[in-house]
Amino acid sequence: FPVDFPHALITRQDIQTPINSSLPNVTIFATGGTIASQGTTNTQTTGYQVGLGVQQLVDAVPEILNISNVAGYQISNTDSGSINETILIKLAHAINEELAKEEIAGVVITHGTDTLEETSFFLESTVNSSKPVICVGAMRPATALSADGPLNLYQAVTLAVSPAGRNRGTMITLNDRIGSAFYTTKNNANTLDTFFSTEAGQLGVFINQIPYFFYEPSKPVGRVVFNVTDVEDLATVNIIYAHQDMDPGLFNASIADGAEGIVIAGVGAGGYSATAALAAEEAYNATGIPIVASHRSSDGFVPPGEGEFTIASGFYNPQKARVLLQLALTAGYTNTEISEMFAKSYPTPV
Ligand SMILES: NC(=O)C[C@H](N)C(=O)O
Repeated sequence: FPVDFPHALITRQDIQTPINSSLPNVTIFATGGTIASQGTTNTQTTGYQVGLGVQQLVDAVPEILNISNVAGYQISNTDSGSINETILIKLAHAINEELAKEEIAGVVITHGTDTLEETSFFLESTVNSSKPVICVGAMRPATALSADGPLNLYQAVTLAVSPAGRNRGTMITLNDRIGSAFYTTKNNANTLDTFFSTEAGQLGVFINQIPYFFYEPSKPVGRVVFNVTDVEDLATVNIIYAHQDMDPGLFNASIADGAEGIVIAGVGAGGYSATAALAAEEAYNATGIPIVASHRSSDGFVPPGEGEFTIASGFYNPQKARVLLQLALTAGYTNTEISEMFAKSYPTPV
């Protein structure tokens, strides 16, 4: 699929000539994923193909035009496993530009669910606006019986134009739930009920398509926003997954392959074997690249260790820690600054 699909404005609902000037304007950035996929039968829910464009997504939910004037950009059309830094940077630039326009109420990003949490966390960390940034996907292709994409998209647009969605950072909406991009993660590879945050909880829910928030607007403790206006590529950071008998050679192999930082998806609270620890320490002493210890369990906290050469990820899971480390390295942070940045998200242990 073309990664550099040219920006294509939906002509039918061009925000330059809104059909209903009393409605708020929303811009949809489409990137692909199951929400934009088709199977060959209405019972097929695996092995389908991505390919529907932003116009087709909106055409499937004409009710959206009762609540907003819509413009759309096709940023990519791919499974989210293939979303890369080129697409992320393009998205962040385009969204920042769009939200700076007074007439835009908010934006929606349609995306595959597999890496939705990474893109939404990237946007949480690079979009500087009080307006709603809503990431949405689907677990069933558009052709399936009980496809979830259309209502998910309707809810996403509802939230993007809602004053209640302001000052809450980037959010993920799927399956009637509203979650913060900071903590929400995909918990099940297949089921509709997959996006939530176990410890931090949900921000709100949709009831009869109206967004209800449990709390007043707030931002996650330790949230850092980077200015990526002049950024064209990101630092390379790899994740190494810890397990019994893990190969200690992975650290050197990763660095030889160009890693400028490493995140360990550690066992328990950032642990790994004694042999792997030795290899990691040798690699760190030889190169000085930051090594962040996170957890392979779906939720939890990695505390800083006394005299550790690794940086504790705190509450960030490996894939979010990787995005944050990429942004910090790209911004030229030192290891001390990186350590302080991660430490902002958790209380100092006593
Ligand atoms: N449900 C989905 O969207 C999964 C799909 N493979 C993706 O692009 O992430």
